[in-house]
Amino acid sequence: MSLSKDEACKSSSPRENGFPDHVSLANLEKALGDLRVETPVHNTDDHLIEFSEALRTVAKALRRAAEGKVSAQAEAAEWKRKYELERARNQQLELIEDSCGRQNGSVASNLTGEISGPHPMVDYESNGQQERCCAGDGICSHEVLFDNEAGSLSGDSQNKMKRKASFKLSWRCKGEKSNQYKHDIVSFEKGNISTAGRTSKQISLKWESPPQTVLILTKPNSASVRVICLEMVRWLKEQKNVNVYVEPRVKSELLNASSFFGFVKTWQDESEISPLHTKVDLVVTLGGDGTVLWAASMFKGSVPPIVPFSLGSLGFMTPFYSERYKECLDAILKGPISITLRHRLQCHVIRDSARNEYETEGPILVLNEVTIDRGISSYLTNLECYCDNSFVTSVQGDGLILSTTSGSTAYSLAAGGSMVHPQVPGILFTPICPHSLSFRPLILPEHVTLRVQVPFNSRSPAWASFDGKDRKQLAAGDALVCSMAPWPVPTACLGDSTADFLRSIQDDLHWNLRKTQSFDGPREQL
Ligand SMILES: NC(=O)c1ccc[n+]([C@@H]2O[C@H](COP(=O)([O-])OP(=O)(O)OC[C@H]3O[C@@H](n4cnc5c(N)ncnc54)[C@H](O)[C@@H]3O)[C@@H](O)[C@H]2O)c1
Ligand SMILES: Nc1ncnc2c1ncn2[C@@H]1O[C@H](COP(=O)(O)OP(=O)(O)OP(=O)(O)O)[C@@H](O)[C@H]1O
Repeated sequence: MSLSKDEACKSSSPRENGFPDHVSLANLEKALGDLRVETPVHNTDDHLIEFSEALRTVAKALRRAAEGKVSAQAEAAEWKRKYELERARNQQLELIEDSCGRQNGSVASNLTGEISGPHPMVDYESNGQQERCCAGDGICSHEVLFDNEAGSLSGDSQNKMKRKASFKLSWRCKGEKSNQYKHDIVSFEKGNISTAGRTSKQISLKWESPPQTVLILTKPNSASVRVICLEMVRWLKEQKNVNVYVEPRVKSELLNASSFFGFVKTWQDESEISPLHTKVDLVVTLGGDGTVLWAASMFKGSVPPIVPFSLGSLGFMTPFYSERYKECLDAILKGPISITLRHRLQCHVIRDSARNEYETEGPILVLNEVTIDRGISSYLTNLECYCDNSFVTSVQGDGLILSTTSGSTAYSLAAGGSMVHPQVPGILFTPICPHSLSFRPLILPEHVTLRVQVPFNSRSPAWASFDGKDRKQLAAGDALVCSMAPWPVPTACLGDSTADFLRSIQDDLHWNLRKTQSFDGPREQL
């Protein structure tokens, strides 16, 4: 393995290379010339380091030649080959940097292949063995973040000598399959950690081919929703020529109104719902937040982008005005769309009687929260909570809410949890009426797995409900296991994720609404 430039730099003195005192730098330069090795003597630090590495190699060549092991020319030629390869790699990295732009001080690159193989600054090998972080089932991505520090390429070689060690950080997360892991590895040049290239920004969706199929989901039993739905389906067919899917109930309503709606597609039974995500490009919801939750619950895996029109009473997650559906859908079908990626939780109920943890009940995905409460029982619930394998606490009260950040403005808020921007990844741990003076709500990182267990000595069973629906009894010994789902719900924004969130907390929840203090009255004397 060739030396890193740092190592070469540290041991650049000829004396350290084992040369006798009378061998000067000039002698060595001459030796390089004699060997017809192009001396990379330039003005920058990097070239000084390359030069010192050249000297080291020549020193080694001369020593080996003197010992009769190999010809100095052969050794020098080998060095020259390595040097050319390294220079080609550096040039390629510079090209990648140029194409990505260095505005943020960060560059992402995939370093693969012969020339574009491991950059000499990045130690891909440890103890001579290629790192195999993800084994056969894993996915690895590697990014190199370059430091844009002023003066880093100045001619001050002293700075270079003192340069910090480079290192890499690795993020391990679950992949799509249960046994799969994904490793994001980021190498930080010069060991300066920066999140500049990794902080999540406003997400924008740009169609690569025009969307052709729209699924419209509507709140039942609403005359105004029925009217808008009818108009929208007609407009989508006549003006946009897109295929339209609706629920069987809505298809009957449309056909009752006119035979024109014969083209509208639907499904006959539940089994036809699961492959819907492969056919539908866009989902439109006409209703309130409950309709958005309903739409999300129809997709157990990946979810197409959802455009939520407000036809409900509160509409925290429904920023689009139904009266202006034509211009909204026109813009959305063209793209690009600003979206909020709303994280979901996946929950497993594990029965005490089950032999294998995930054997009995499939995962239930929630967009807001899973609630474990006392149900109709009048006894205090007692729930034992674990985070990964650590005991967290015992909840003694009415119950516990495990919420997404989207759900932070729903039930969790009513139970005293904080409001969190939906784009923040995390799990809220909010007790419901805890019988304790010191039980504050928590927000845990996205990657944890939580386990809520009904203890064997519990006086009564607990009940789990998912986005306020599908109540399931948890008997003594049963547990609920919850972690972040790999399939988020992309919802279209009217402005952007933050503007929509702030508008909703102000207009819908009347957050921090207070009369403004008047100018009248006592004032500070300046
Ligand atoms: N005490 C409470 O505040 C309480 C009690 C039970 C359920 N809920 C919430 O109701 C949700 C189910 O909603 P639904 O519409 O099917 O039932 P619902 O018709 O009973 O509506 C509950 C209310 O919560 C609002 N809401 C739902 N999700 C929201 C969110 N993410 N942010 C802000 N407000 C939101 C709805 O607009 C509605 O006004 C549950 O997931 C739960 O969060 C709240
Ligand atoms: N397509 C649907 N099929 C069955 N039930 C639905 C459907 N859409 C919504 N619901 C249910 O109808 C209820 C009311 O819907 P929604 O919450 O959208 O209206 P809302 O209560 O008037 O509005 P908001 O939630 O904004 O106050 C919810 O419980 C929701 O689960």
